[in-house]
Amino acid sequence: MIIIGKKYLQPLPVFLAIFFLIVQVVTNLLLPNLTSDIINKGIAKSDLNYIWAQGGTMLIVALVSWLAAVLNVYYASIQSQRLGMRLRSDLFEKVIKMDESAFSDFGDATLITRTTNDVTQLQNVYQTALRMMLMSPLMLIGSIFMAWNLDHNLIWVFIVALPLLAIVAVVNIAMVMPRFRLMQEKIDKINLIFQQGLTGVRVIRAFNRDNYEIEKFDRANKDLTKISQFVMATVAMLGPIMTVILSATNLAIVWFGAQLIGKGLMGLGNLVAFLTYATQILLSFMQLTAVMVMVPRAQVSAVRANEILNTEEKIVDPENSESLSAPIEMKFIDVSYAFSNAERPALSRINFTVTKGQTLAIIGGTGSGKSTLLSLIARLMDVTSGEILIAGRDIRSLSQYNLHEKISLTQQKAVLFSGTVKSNMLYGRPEATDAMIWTALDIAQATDFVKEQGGLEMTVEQNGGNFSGGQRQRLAIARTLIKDADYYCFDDSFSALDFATDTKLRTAINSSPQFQDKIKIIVAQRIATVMNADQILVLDKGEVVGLGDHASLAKNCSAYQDIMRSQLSEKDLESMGISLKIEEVTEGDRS
Ligand SMILES: Nc1ncnc2c1ncn2[C@@H]1O[C@H](COP(=O)(O)OP(=O)(O)OP(=O)(O)O)[C@@H](O)[C@H]1O
Repeated sequence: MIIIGKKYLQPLPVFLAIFFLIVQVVTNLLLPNLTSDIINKGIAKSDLNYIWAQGGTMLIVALVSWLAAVLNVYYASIQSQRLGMRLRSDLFEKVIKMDESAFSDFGDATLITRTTNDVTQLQNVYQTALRMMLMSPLMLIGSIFMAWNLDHNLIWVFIVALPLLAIVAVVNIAMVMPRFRLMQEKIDKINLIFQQGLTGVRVIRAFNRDNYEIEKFDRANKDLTKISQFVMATVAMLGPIMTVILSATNLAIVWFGAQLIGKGLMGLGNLVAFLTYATQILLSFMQLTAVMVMVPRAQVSAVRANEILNTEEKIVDPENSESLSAPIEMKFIDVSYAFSNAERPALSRINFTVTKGQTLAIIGGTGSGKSTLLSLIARLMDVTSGEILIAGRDIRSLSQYNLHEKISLTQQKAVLFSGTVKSNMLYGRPEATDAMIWTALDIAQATDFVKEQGGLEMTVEQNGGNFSGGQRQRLAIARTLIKDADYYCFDDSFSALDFATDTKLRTAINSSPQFQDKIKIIVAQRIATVMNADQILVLDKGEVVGLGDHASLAKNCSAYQDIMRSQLSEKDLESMGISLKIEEVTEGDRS
C-alpha cells in the first residue's frame, strides 16, 4: 500500500488534506472547552455578555471546523479518485503490453478483478486514510489530552475502557484478516466462471450443461457469500460491542462526575465537556478500528496490483533501435521457443528464409507450433534461443512500433471490436479511404455480405457477435490486408472459409499488385490452401520435418504425404504418384 501511495499520491494536495484535517481536529477539540466555559462562567453566573461573546467564538470555531472538513474531504476525494484512475490505467497498460506467456500465466479473470475490484478497495482505503485514518488517532490523543487537562479525577474511566476496546478490536481483526485474500480469490473465481459462461454459452447449451454451469456458479457464489458474511458479520459485531462500552463509560462518567460535583470538586460545565471528550475518544477509537479493518483488505489488493505492475516486461524496445532499409526478407536462424510451464519446447531449431514476393505456407498437426511461430514473428513473445531477422535485422533490435508497422497479422480466432465495419477497418489503417476499405473487403471476399447488411456503417457488436464465423474471419482478413505492411501473416485464417472462397481469396491476394512484392505467411491445415505457396514448412511437434515446394514435399516428405493422404482423393494422389496406403511408406522414407 505504501508503494502505491508513494507512486500515485501528489505531495501538495496530500499535505493540504492533512493540514485541513489538523485544523478540523484542533477546532473540534476546542468546542467542548468553550461549552464548558459558557456553562461555568456564563450560565452559572448569569453573565449574558460572556455567553454572547463566547457563543460568537464558538460559532466562528465551528465554521472554521466545517470549512476545514469540506476542504479535507475535497482533497482526500480528489487524491483517492486520481490514485484509482492512474492505477487502473497503469494496470491496463501493463496488461496490454504483457507478453503472451505472462498473460496466460495470470489468466483473464484475475486480471479483470485486479484492475477493477482491487483498485476500488485501494481507492476507498486512501479516501478513508486521508480522512479518518489520521483524524481518529489525532482526535483520540487530543481528546485524552484535553480531558486530562479538564479533570484528572475521571481519567481512570478511560484507563479501563480503552484497553477493553483494544482487546475487542484486535480479536476482531485477527478473525477477519486471513479471509481477505480468500475473498479476492473467490471474486476471481466468480469472474472466471462468469466469463467462461458468457464466451462458451453456445457450447454449454449444446452439451446440455446449463445446469452444471449454473450449479458451478452457485457454488462459487455461495463460497464468496459465506466468507463475506463471516467477515461482514464479524466486523459489524464491533459496533454493538463498542456502543455498550461507550454507554457504560458515559454512565460511569455521569455517576462519578455527579459525586464530584456534589463534593464541589468539579464544575457542571467540566462534566459536560468531559462527556463530550469521552464520546470523541471512544468514537475516534471505533473509527480507527473500522479503518484498521479496511487496511488488511486493501493490503491484499495492493499486493495483487503490484504483482501485475512488477511483472517483468519481457518484450522491451532496445535503447537505440535500428531502422529498416534493406529489401524485404525474413530469416529464422535456429529459432526455439519454450513456454515457461511446458515440458517440451513448442518450437525447436527452426530455420528458413523467405524473400521478397514469396509466400511461405506452414502446415502441421494440431499443437505442432504454427501459432507460436507467428506470435514470435510479431514479437508477442521473444525467442528462447536463435534469431528472427527481417530485412537483415534481428527483430529485437527494432522498436516494437517499427516492427508492428511492418507486420500485419490475422490471428486464428478472428477478433473484431465493437463499432462499425468501417471503424474495424480503420483499426488496420487509420487514414484509409472508403475506396481502400472496399478494395480490401473485395480481396477478402467480404463485399457481398457487407453491402447486403448495411455497408461500411454497419454495426459490429462485441466480438463481432452479429456475424457468422466465416464473415468474422473475412472481415479480420480484410483488416489485415488494408494495412500497408511488408509481411502479411495469416494464422489459420482461411479455415473458416469454404473451399471456393478460400481459393478466390488467395487468388485475389496473389493477383493484387499491392501484394506482389510482399511476404505472405499462411498457416493452414488444408493441402489445397498451401500447395501453391513458394515454400511449405511442415511442422511436427515443434520441429521442421519438411521444407520445400509442394512438388518436392509430395515426393520426399512422409509427414506431408500423410497429410495429403488424409485430404486428397485417390485420383489426385495417383496423379501425383503417391500411394494411398500408409504402410507402403517405409521407415526410410519417413526419415
Ligand atoms: N500459453 C501456453 N502455455 C503453455 N503451452 C502452450 C501455450 N500455448 C501453446 N502451448 C503449447 O505449445 C505447443 C504449440 O502450440 P501452438 O498453438 O503453436 O500450436 P498450433 O500448431 O498453432 O496448433 P493448432 O493448429 O491446434 O492451432 C502446443 O503443444 C501447446 O500445448
